[in-house]
Amino acid sequence: MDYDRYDRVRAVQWRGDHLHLLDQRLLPQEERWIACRDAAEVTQAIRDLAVRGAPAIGIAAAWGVVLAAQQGRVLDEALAMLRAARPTAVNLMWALDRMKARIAAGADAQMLEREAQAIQDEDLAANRRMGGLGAALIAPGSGVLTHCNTGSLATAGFGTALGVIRAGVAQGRIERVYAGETRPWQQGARLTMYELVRDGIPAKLIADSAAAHLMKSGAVQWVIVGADRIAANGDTANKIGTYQLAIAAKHHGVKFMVAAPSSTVDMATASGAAIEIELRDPTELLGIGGRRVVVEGAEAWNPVFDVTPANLIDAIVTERGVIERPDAAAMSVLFGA
Ligand SMILES: CSC[C@@H](O)[C@@H](O)C(=O)COP(=O)(O)O
Repeated sequence: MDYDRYDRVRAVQWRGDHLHLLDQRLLPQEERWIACRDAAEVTQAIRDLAVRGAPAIGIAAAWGVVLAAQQGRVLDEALAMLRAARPTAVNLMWALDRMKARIAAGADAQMLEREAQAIQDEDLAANRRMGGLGAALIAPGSGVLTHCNTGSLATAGFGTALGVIRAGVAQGRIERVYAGETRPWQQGARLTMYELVRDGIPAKLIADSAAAHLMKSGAVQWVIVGADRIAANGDTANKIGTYQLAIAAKHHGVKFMVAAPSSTVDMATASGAAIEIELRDPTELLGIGGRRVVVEGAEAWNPVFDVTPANLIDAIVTERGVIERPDAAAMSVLFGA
């Protein structure tokens, strides 16, 4: 497959002495790049969603450790600061644990640079492999609905769920693509539509609240999403709204696919009940695009992830293979010790 036709955005770029990030808060109106010159700036970029998406924040954090090493900082402090940037996506902890193991083995800044590059390169390869594996599950003529942004912007490139969609479109299996807007940060509206339009893949944006109505119409056969953490029993944390999509999909006989690299699988967490769900500032919900729309004095509750139970998932697609009807036993076949 000609992946390069679909794979042009590289939002996380290492420049030897700083990390170059495409600021995802401003897309698509503005393509502005920011330079992170130390681990604290990388931490802030992750916390403020300048870089976002589970694999991308893990990759960015690894480069944050490289910056700390180049500057002779106390690496334990840098690791702890980066680790605390966001709680739900386990790729962050996974990448930092990988860097920590290299530090423990005596790696210098140059060796850490090679490790961060390996983390980034492996993510791109995993996404390309998942794209093919996931697309193979989709019957020709299908329509799909995705949520949030899981594309090149959220990863080293190509994407997880969006990678499956790219591969499925390229293979002529997917005929209709719908993207939910993903309130409150609008990752679907701002970022997924940006990637799809750049790729020339015809797609329609829907309001998050239109999903069940769309499913009832018969236009979609699969919901395809990414993940921020997959527990040992297959329960999956992903962007808020994913759980209600899975419930609606089950009701309408629409299949539900999770696409994620093995760096998103957390076998140390038994089930979704133990996954910490990030709560963000309620003001994110009280406005649109930074402009207040809700009356002053109103309150809001703003959890930004939810957990979809494994029994609502038809397939978890990873670069190691596909797990159909996931449960603890099926997960341990690919991810057991
Ligand atoms: C390949 S990205 C998978 C997930 O990280 C994605 O679906 C998601 O929930 C991102 O949330 P975000 O808050 O934008 O970092």
